[in-house]
Amino acid sequence: MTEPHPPRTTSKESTAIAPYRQSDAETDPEGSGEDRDQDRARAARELGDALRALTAAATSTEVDAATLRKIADQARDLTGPLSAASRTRHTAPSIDDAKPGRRMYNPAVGPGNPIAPPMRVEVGDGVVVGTCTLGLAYEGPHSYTHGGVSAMLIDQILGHAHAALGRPGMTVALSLRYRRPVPLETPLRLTAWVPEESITDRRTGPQATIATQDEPDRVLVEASGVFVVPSAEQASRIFGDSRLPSWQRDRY
Ligand SMILES: CCCCCCCCCC(=O)SCCNC(=O)CCNC(=O)[C@H](O)C(C)(C)COP(=O)(O)OP(=O)(O)OC[C@H]1O[C@@H](n2cnc3c(N)ncnc32)[C@H](O)[C@@H]1OP(=O)(O)O
Repeated sequence: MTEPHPPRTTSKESTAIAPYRQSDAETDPEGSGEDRDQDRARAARELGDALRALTAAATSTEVDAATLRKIADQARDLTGPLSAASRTRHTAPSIDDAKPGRRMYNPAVGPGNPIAPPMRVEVGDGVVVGTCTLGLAYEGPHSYTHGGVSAMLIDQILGHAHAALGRPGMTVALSLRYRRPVPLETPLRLTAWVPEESITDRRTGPQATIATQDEPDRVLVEASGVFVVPSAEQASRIFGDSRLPSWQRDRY
């Protein structure tokens, strides 16, 4: 793989591959305007933020064992009230239903999911940009990001680049090259795009990079993927008759 460069937004290629604009609801998982679930979505984000702060503290703490055990007891007490009303894997989160594309608990971008940084995604003219800062919870090599975390963020941003062409798809292949370690506690910029020649009827071959926001042209990780829009039959086989959000049922 040669040093990759995303297309400039003024290029012929980027104009050609981006006829679709992601809606506010897809770039802002909480949505906006009238929304009966808005308050619950806000509350889910507040809980996600609080748990992220707790996770950051728990993975950087050097307090003594007695304090760790005391906090563990308190954390266990929190689980009961949350489990009073739960969904299973066959049911989409109710707050995902209200707006197309809202994924409150996605592990990469979902603000309600404490394991998500969460990465903020913006769809531009042929280029998708993700931004986030990773704390010590994501550490692989000392002071740097775990390679699997980079792969997760890359998979997500590639998926957005694919979906920006019109229909969400699934990853069938993912290839990464880790050129330089990705620093923790440093604002990151992920960039993804879909080369026009990689687009067929239901498949694309998006590419992506990770860099720091301060040095966006110095590539740390480069990646390419193959994304496929499952046929209606495949979607039914994979997802069954589960209560998928309507945007997902309609668009696959
Ligand atoms: C706004 C929303 C943004 C959402 C972003 C979300 C990002 C996250 C995405 C994910 O993580 S998805 C989860 C991980 N992926 C999976 O679990 C998918 C598992 N795979 C499947 O279930 C099936 O492969 C699938 C239903 C998707 C497709 O089955 P098929 O039997 O139709 O396809 P197949 O796997 O044989 O290949 C489809 C196309 O890809 C091609 N292909 C497959 N592997 C390839 C490869 N390694 N390199 C190049 N091309 C490849 C293959 O030749 C073929 O090309 P054509 O359509 O042109 O004939």
